[in-house]
Amino acid sequence: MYTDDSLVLHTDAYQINMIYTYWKQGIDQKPVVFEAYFRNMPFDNGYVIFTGLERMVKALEGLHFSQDDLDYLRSLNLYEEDFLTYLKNWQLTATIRAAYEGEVMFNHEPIVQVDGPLVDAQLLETLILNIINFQTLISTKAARIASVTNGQPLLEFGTRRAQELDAALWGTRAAFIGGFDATSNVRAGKLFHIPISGTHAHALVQAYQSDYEAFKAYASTHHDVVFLVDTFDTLKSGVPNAIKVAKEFGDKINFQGVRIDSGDMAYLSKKVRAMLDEAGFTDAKIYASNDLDENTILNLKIQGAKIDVWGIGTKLITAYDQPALGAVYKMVSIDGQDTIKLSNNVAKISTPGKKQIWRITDKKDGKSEGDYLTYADENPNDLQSLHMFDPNHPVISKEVTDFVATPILHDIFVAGQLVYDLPDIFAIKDYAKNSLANLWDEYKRILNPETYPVDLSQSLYDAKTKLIHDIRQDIKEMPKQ
Ligand SMILES: Nc1ncnc2c1ncn2[C@@H]1O[C@H](COP(=O)(O)OP(=O)(O)OP(=O)(O)O)[C@@H](O)[C@H]1O
Ligand SMILES: O=P(O)(O)OC[C@H]1O[C@H](OP(=O)(O)OP(=O)(O)O)[C@H](O)[C@@H]1O
Ligand SMILES: O=C(O)c1cccnc1
Repeated sequence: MYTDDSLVLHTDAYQINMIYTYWKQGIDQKPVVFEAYFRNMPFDNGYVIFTGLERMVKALEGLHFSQDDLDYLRSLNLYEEDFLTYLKNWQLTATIRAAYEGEVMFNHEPIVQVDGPLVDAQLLETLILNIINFQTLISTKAARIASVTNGQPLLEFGTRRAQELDAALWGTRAAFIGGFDATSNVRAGKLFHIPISGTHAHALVQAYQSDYEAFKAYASTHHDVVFLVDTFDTLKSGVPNAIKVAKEFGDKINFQGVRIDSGDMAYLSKKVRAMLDEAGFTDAKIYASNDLDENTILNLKIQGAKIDVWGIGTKLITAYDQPALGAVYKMVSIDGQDTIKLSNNVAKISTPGKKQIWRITDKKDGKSEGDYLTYADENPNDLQSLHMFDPNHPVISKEVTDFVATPILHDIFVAGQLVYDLPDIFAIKDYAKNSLANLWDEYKRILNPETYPVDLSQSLYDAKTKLIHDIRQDIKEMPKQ
């Protein structure tokens, strides 16, 4: 019952219901463009690290309605048989563009663009959003954490606390891309080639009812050992016994250090550091874990904690302080005409038209000046000088010269065919690192970052303004009922 290799029904019922209407009314093949974007920066961060592309590609490649899917839909007694035959023959024919995985992105920018028949675009909404909303959130949280550790190793420990299997697996992949160095999840190591790493749990010490016996047993079966020292008493038993065993076994175990998992970690780590140094283990590392995140880590650093390696689970893998990215997927064009979703809330008004995002980079220092959204057929590189203005406050503007404009959206599927070679995870991680490096530090601080400019081209701005005006005018002129 639970073996299900078809993802096409991983969607909301309303998508199938709308497709049924489109098909009955003969508009299912109308050309449309939908774009996925989010409105608010998660964690009040200054950027996100986009992840989810690989999973999206794997999910969309060969997507089809299986016999089981069709049998299930038939059992609902909602759709006529011809519609089920239509679904059976459905194949992806849309062109799908997306940012590369690991790209630094901002609110109101299309991350994924589906350009094709209405049926395809409608069918994919839920699946695409489900994937990118979660993964992007976790890679962004990971990047925030990595931004406060100054290159110290970061271990992902969250599988036991994650929102189930998929979240643990794809979450740890996202964390690795966002800046983590290793994971405790062995399956993620196997599937994604993420380095795996780990210490041991309190159970090992409890199994022997003694720090000394447990560490000895572990040392006699392992190399590169890290002892967990807080099972009974960190300073009086855990650390002294770790030192004792490390001395007894010497080079045989390549003693790496100790892990602290409770108590006042600033106080304890300083004491533990002194004890290890005193015993001659100046290279031994102190690992810390216990509900850590970027805020506790920063605070521990302010207190002078002597922690070298950070193990982080719950608050990373569940995106504890912001459980959803909130990306939406809106129709921006139909039959070649721009379309818009209006709202009384300005932030909720979509930007019409099939777009491209251009990252405007200063030729002199290679840093990003801002992003510039244009119609897909505009190219700012044709211009000598770019007038960049805040679309909410057009008087706030600057002229940019000596720039390079780099397109951010790339063809992934063209007419339903995959045209993109998925890079390996290390290349994606490097891409994220480089993408972040091109961003000024002001956008990267974890508290109150500057808002990165995401501007509209003049033609996009004019078209949006006109469309809003025209629709409001039409509504005003509608006869009263
Ligand atoms: N010096 C410190 N400054 C700020 N926060 C700290 C410091 N030391 C530990 N913490 C954090 O405070 C929280 C303490 O949580 P909690 O009271 O549940 O832990 P504990 O009682 O030490 O251990 P546990 O309940 O896991 O046995 C954790 O999030 C931990 O990371
Ligand atoms: O604290 P997190 O960031 O989620 O990191 C993962 C936690 O998982 C383990 O705890 P365990 O399940 O053994 O429970 P514990 O909290 O009692 O140590 C480990 O000791 C960490 O504390
Ligand atoms: O290896 C560890 O130390 C570890 C792994 C998962 C969760 N907590 C700790």
